[in-house]
Amino acid sequence: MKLQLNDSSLLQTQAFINGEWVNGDAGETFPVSNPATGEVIAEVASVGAEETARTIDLAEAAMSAWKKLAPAERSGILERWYDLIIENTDDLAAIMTLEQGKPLFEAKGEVMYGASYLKWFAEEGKRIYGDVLPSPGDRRSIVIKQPVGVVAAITPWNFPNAMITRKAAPALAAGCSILLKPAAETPLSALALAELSKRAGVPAGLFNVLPTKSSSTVGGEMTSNTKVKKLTFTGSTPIGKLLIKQCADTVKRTSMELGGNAPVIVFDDADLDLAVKGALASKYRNSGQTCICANRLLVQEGIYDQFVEKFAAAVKEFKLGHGFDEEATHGPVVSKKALSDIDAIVQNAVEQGANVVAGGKPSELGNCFYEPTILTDVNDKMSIFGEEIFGPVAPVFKFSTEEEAIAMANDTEFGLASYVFTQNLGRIWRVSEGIEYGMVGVNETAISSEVIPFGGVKESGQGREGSKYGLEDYLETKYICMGGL
Ligand SMILES: NC(=O)C1=CN([C@@H]2O[C@H](COP(=O)(O)OP(=O)(O)OC[C@H]3O[C@@H](n4cnc5c(N)ncnc54)[C@H](OP(=O)(O)O)[C@@H]3O)[C@@H](O)[C@H]2O)C=CC1
Ligand SMILES: O=C(O)CCCC(=O)O
Repeated sequence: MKLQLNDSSLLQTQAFINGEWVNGDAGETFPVSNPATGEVIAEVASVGAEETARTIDLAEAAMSAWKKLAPAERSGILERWYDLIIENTDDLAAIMTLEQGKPLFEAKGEVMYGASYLKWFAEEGKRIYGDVLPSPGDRRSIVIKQPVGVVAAITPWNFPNAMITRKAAPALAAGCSILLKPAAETPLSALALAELSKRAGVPAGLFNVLPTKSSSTVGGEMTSNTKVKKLTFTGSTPIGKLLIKQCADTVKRTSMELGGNAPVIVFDDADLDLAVKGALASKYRNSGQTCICANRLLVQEGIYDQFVEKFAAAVKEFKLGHGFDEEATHGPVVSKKALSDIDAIVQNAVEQGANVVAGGKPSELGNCFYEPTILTDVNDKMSIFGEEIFGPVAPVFKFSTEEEAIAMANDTEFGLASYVFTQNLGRIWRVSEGIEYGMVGVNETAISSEVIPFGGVKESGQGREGSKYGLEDYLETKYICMGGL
């Protein structure tokens, strides 16, 4: 299909280095395709290690003036970038839907969500405070905060816009420069953001986008180059672990936002309609492809049958379709590989005894569409209990007691988001404190915003993004001792 943009210059296909659009040294490209149709939308320039190293040098040079600017000046530039993103929401959303597949309404929501990080950190960047510590009379002990240095970022395809601004905004607000490797599936949204950064007046070299068909090559340079002081990553746990190991040799700071296995715990005393609504929104957001999507629905035995009935009735109302189809409530998954991984998880569960209440197979729409699926007769011995599904598949497990629910929720190496539905105040506290997760939604699953500290514990990662805590991840703490006063 032909993409109609109000501003066609937002569709960029070259790398963005030091404020300029350039090809990779070898002149190589890689294709980006539309998961709804399989059609190739664009050929994008691919960079390698040499270009990455040069970008790091340029980013380091650019930072020296940027970090000395008045915070209000940095803030003004980030505000302009925010304004331009909002003005161009329709085009940015169309580009996202084309390369990622999510329905246009969801893509617009993500563009606004992504922009909110720029606005937030434009403000927070003005509030980077230090301390004066109690000291003997002849000395002063002072703590100052400084930008951590050149930041490298690697981002996934599921949020092609917001995962970038969530990293770039605090880095720039703190006075750092940043180079970003977007996922090969969704580089166009990243490049459109780069075009707007240039128009907003972000100085050359401070925000760079390095698309590549060889993520290990660019990632290898990012993690081994001594001028890079921090790596921030959102993606799978195995790649996160690999990158942490690669960063160890140069002792880089890291922020890792990795996989999840979110439980939605629904107690007998829950508001059933609220629980069904929350579980649906969380499970099928972005066709199940977020790290905080409900991955395991844990429902207490007294309410289980009613829950499944209402949940299934609602899922049967979904309309799968092309993201540009205004009636589509849910789009495709991102790739044929994702589709076959999801189907393998479902078929494996069925072989182990799961019952398919809805869906259970690729959709007749073809390409990367998978039917919204519900599985019952599942238990904690099955492999689906421990896997991150990353697709529109809801296994509904049964539990008896509060203790059992907490134990089931914690029986995973992951610890990102979790959700609890109950009307009992004591239980809200006991469960929220008893489950090992970085985020707990109580009677609510729409928990994300720029204001909150997003992040996980255990193998779901380290560090927090967004909120006042998110800025700390881009700052070093320096102690200055003044003696002989
Ligand atoms: N926490 C989250 O939000 C996400 C979790 N996932 C989980 O991971 C599964 C697989 O998805 P996938 O896209 O393969 O996730 P990956 O972790 O492989 O990809 C995430 C990012 O890491 C990059 N990457 C991959 N390998 C390397 C490497 N060796 N060095 C440097 N960068 C690298 C990717 O680049 P490129 O794509 O160009 O190879 C992409 O930009 C999903 O099914 C889901 O379970 C996936 C995405 C996001
Ligand atoms: O899946 C992710 O990695 C991003 C989480 C989306 C959100 O911020 O809610």
